[in-house]
Amino acid sequence: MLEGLDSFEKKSTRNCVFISLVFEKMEYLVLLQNGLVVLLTIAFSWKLITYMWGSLKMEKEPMKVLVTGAAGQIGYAIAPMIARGIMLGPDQPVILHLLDIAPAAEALKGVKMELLDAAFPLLKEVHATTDVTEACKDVNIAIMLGGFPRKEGMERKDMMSKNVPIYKEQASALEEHAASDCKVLVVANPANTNALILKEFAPSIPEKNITCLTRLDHNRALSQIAERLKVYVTDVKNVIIWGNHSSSQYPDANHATVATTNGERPVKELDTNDHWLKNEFINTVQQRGAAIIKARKASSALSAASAACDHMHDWVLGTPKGTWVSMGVYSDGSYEIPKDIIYSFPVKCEKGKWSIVKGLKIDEFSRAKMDATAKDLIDEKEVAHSCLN
Ligand SMILES: NC(=O)C1=CN([C@@H]2O[C@H](COP(=O)(O)OP(=O)(O)OC[C@H]3O[C@@H](n4cnc5c(N)ncnc54)[C@H](O)[C@@H]3O)[C@@H](O)[C@H]2O)C=CC1
Ligand SMILES: O=C([O-])CC(=O)C(=O)O
Repeated sequence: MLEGLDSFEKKSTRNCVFISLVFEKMEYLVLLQNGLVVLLTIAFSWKLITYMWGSLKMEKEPMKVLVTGAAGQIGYAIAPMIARGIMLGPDQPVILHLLDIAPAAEALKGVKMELLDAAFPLLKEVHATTDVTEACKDVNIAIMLGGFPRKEGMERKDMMSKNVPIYKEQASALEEHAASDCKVLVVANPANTNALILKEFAPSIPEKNITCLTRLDHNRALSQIAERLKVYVTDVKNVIIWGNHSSSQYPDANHATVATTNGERPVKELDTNDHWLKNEFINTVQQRGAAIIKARKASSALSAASAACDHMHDWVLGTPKGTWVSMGVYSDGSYEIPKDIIYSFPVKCEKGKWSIVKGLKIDEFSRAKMDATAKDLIDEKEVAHSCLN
């Protein structure tokens, strides 16, 4: 190829070839360098994205949950539910404060040991104590189970003389030591009246933060309708438990609906047997607690624990759109129910707050039943006050 060229030309040509080879290599180098820059940028962006995602998913602060009567049967059922996130959600760490009385201290220790042995990822600490002050310290949620359960043949108000004084004492401990926005759920019977006593003796806890459990009755009503109409319980919604968690409660299916392939249909339209809704349905729900005591020789525990989780879950995290639930709350006079009693109403919850569902049509049959259960609560209030004198 270089034939015919003189030595100078040959040298220059060789140099040119050499230089062009160098340039060619340099182009490769630049390409390589650009490639490296792109790779580094991708790696850096990936790191940034995963870091930001990680900080978004950062663990929430644990919530402190008090369970009184924690060595009892509902306590034993509810503690693992709370520790598994069933009450406050699957991303909410919890610290459990378990309270019981001195004679139950050993059993309480056993509950704590089992909770630790279960290695629940959300359970950050367990404090088991018989000291009410220590138990109430900074708690955000209080589930009040402590007290005596009813036995066969008793009405729930028969436990008044034993349980009401406990609620007076524990009200003061909560008032002094709980977090200022602590949400309280009273389960121990008579639940509405114990909650009212707690409210009276803890005046600095906002009245909206003191509630009682009627969700068990609500769930029982949903399940009775589901059984009757042969549908899934998740298809039924918007039953109402009015009033007292006692045999005077009024389970009301007038506004309840069932999800069908043709949309939501009123229960009353699907079950045209008005007699069942006005008699057997109401009686079964009113007497379900007694029926369970008769069968088990002990009062409901797993369903009560589950309902307490449902109550607190919906209160903290909200009710689904278009759905209401029943909660025992301080009456504001809605539906002409007297004020100053804890009465079960239909409520919706949003952003940690409940509000009574307003404007539902009340027929004569319902009116009489709603008033009767309000009267039962007014009578209970009087007896409760006499227990404290
Ligand atoms: N509202 C509702 O829907 C329901 C309410 N209940 C009521 O819940 C309550 C608890 O029921 P169970 O767990 O079955 O009873 P349980 O007798 O098994 O447990 C109650 C626990 O409370 C403890 N206790 C007693 N006095 C206490 C105090 N001053 N402070 C702390 N703890 C104390 C007892 O030592 C016992 O461990 C009962 O009053 C029962 O009638 C039960 C089912 C449903
Ligand atoms: O009936 C009882 O005493 C326990 C209770 O409150 C229930 O199961 O509804």
